Amino acid sequence: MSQLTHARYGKDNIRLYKVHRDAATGTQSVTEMTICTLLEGDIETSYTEADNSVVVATDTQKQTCYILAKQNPVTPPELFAAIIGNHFVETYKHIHKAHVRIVTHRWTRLTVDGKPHPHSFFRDGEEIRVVEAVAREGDGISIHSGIDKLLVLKSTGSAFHGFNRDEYTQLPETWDRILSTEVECGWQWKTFARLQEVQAVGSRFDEAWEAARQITLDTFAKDSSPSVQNTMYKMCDQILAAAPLVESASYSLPNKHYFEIDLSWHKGLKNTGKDAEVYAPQSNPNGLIQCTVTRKGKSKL
Ligand SMILES: O=c1[nH]c(=O)c2[nH]c(=O)[nH]c2[nH]1
Repeated sequence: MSQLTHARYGKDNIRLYKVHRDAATGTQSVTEMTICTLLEGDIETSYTEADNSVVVATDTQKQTCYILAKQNPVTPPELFAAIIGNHFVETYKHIHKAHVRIVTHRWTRLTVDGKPHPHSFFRDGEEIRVVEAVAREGDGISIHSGIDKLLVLKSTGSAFHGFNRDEYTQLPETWDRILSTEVECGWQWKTFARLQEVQAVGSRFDEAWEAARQITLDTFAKDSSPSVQNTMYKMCDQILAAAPLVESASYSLPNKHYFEIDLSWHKGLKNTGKDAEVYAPQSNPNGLIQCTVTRKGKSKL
């Protein structure tokens, strides 16, 4: 009558904190993460026949993350995600695929009396680093890295004109507008044949994250943006140039609108065009512009 066509299960929102204490300097470093693990394999009977013998309990998955965090470095998160995923497909014969998503939260070292403090940190914004690893039994490990919730705004240096006009078009062209977005940016690594290949990448995961972040912020600020589309394409292009092991780069950018307010009804107050100073930030609707860019010859739209 019916059949199971898709199944995966695991533990979401595993909260994890790890401290590294440098005995030589007395400096401590901290990492805080939220992990999701999802397993696939020969688990059908647990759904269809209540056969729990094939279930690696979600609590076991959580305990495994804690144990692996104690036994291994948790940074870069790409490597830690690969270690967790690899563990599940190698430990359980009937588990063939493991998805591991790690969100790293920001703890930025405090500067106190002009010096980096040895053990105090603050949250400098809601920006997160997001890593997704998929370990497939006998078929390598794929890794996607990214940045999310990075809120930026520029008060000028953005235009939008020359777009299609017809009887449905009301939007005026503009040569000077506010541009604001919450950056979601990602990059897909080449597939790694085994865990040792991921380990060999070493510091290049962090370097790619730093480069992508810097490219995003620098291009956002410096580009005389003709559109969100063109600016995000320039960002992708630079990420591909900066990270040779990356196969594609992508962005998903909401266009967070700021509307001019006509105040001329009040004593002829001038607040539009070149006189605009007070704006109404819009929470919705927002534009949403997305793209993925690969190296030439590899893929088409
Ligand atoms: O950069 C933009 N791209 C669009 O596609 C678009 N559409 C729109 O209304 N404003 C904008 N801005």
